Amino acid sequence: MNIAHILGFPRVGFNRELKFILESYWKNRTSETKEMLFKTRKEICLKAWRMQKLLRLDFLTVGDFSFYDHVLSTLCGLGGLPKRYGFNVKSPSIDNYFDAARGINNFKAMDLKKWFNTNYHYLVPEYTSGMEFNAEFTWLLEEIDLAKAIQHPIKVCMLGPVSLLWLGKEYGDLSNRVEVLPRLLEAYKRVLMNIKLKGVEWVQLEEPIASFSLPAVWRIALRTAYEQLASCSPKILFTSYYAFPTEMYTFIKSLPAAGFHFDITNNVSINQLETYPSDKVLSVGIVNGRDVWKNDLKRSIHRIERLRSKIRSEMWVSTSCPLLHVPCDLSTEGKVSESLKRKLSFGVQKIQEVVTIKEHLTSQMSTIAGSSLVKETHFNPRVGFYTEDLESECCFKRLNYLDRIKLQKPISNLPIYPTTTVGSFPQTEHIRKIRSLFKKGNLSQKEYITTLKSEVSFIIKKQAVYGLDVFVHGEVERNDMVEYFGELVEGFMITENGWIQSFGSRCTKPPIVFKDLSFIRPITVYWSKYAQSLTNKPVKGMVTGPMTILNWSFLRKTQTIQELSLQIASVLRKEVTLLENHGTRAVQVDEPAIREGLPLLYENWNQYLSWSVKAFHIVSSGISASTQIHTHLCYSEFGEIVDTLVKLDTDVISIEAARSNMFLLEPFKECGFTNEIGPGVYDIHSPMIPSVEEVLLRVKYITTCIPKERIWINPDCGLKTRTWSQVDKSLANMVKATKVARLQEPTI
Ligand code: MET
Ligand SMILES: [Zn+2]
Repeated sequence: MNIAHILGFPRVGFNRELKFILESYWKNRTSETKEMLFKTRKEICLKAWRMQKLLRLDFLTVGDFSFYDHVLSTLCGLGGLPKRYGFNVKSPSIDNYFDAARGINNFKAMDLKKWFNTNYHYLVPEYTSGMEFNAEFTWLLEEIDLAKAIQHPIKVCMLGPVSLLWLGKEYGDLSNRVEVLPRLLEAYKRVLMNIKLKGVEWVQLEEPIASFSLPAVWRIALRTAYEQLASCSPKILFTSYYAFPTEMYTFIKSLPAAGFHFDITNNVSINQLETYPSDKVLSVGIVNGRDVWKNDLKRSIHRIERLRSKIRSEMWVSTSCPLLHVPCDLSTEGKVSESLKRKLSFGVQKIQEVVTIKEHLTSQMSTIAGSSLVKETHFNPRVGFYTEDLESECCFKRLNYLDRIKLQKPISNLPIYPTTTVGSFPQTEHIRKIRSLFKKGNLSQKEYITTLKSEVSFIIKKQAVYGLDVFVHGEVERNDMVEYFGELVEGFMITENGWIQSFGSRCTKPPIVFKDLSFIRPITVYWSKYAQSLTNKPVKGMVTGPMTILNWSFLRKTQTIQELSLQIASVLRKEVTLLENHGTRAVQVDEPAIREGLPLLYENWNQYLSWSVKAFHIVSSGISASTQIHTHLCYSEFGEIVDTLVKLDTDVISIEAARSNMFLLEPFKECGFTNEIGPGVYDIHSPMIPSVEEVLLRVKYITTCIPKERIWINPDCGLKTRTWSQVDKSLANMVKATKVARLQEPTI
């Protein structure tokens, strides 16, 4: 046992330095801001490496930084950016890189997709036939040089070729992206050779797809890749994570790598590793990189000791996965109670745990301080009884859809192709400032509420000017769609600085569930009620759905997601009922994260999906059939779970579609979905303004998949990241295009 290492540290910086410099660079692309951008990268990396050395990790892990997303960085570094942007893919500039990520002029951004079962998003590589990879990954080579200054052994990490290929899509006449593998491997060989020339001994090639049960063609791709890379690369640590690759284990360990990393958290039986080859390094990911709870060091050490008695190979200790999904440091959290702090562990603390385990095993010390797991003991019996009631209640179904719609139509009296938005409107500097002043106690509650009310009123007026049919209140009171609920539901803890990257400059601060969840006060009613009082148009109530709240929070280890989903669903059910009592005629229950909670192994999907549907029904079935239930989903491949989305049985579903060319509509068409649907008609993640013609084309296309009377027109997600000037133009064009489409439907 001679190595303690991590698979990567959060790249966003201890104080979200990356976010702030990115936003300032995008706003103002000058040579000064560009210089600052590169300087910030240097500072973030150096700080992380210095800390890794200080905390006695045996390697600095280099290559975990990325300006936007590591999939895009790897692709761009190898020369694989799509040619359609018209730039030189051989020596892409930072601007080319951002343009591919965010779109430019008439070129839409690359697709964005959820990264495995996490809330991180990656840009989907576009593979074409004859595609070449001729770049040298200079950013990575620069980072290696930079890290050398720290004078500590370096291990380079890089996304592996087969996962990079798997994560992409075929474009043009390429029928199977595996065909691109030989050229991709040439590029990897070149880059790995250059890394070796820099004197680096180990490279961590990450193949998270190894946790899936891969079809034969992809196994062959893995074998081909690693057979070819082994000879010209530094020693390869083949790295899988997010789950132990039970099904692929025998195959994986036969690959020609110098070592393997496995995630052994979540009660993976170490007996599975008994047959591990003695001539390969075994890196055990025993400190969970996905949760925020302190490691049970005694148990970990015991497990590793047992493992060591069974196998003869050299063993390394590590985190289960890169630390991308946890906040940087717990020690700066001022408001977390000391008793809770003792149970928590963020990035820095996880490194300390890894080092403690390794040092304990190396020195054979008999005791370790603070080693036992502090149990999460809070249990609220009232909540326990309530969720039991929910479980036993046999029916959370609403009246069937065709009968509901009869009751809803006369109330809503909407035109064909009703227009709406997904919920949020620009979160301006002003709103942020007001919120921060209020939080710091520098603004009274009265002033805060008055200001937000005037914002809501402004947003209502704007929607009237655009000519939308169904309004929203704009979500100005919410810093974030999950954190806001976390603040107002009993059982969540909100950190001050617990940020994690979602993609690019987007970060979230997931609440931490630390005790049973229960309703304490209305969450959204005040704002919905106020907004509705300003207009005769229906204003949608806006609630974040149960699975999204859970998937975007850190959960307790002692409870299943099923138990927690019942608790949060019962809280939201009450909220939705209150919204209805206060005159709301339509409630949107957002579930953008429903898909990302899917277990990695297919055999466990059904159970998760049925819990999700049940939780949704609990939330949506406490109100009358005449109140419309909407939901919104975005940024995932929903194709595989469309039947679950159908089971949610919402009256209206709005879904991301613009960025993936309406690809999602096909599965909806095929699975007999009878309710209404609003496929997003433009991509809100890009600053580009959709033209009337462009929107009209999309509407036309939608009509070829969905009967006209069931189509809604909306953007593909909330507008909070856009500026008012972008929103004004985009929504005006969206409504204009809808009016043209309506005129072309004289019979309806
Ligand atoms: C990530 S989905 C966002 C939905 C939310 N209602 C919003 O408009 O921001
Ligand atoms: Zn969305």
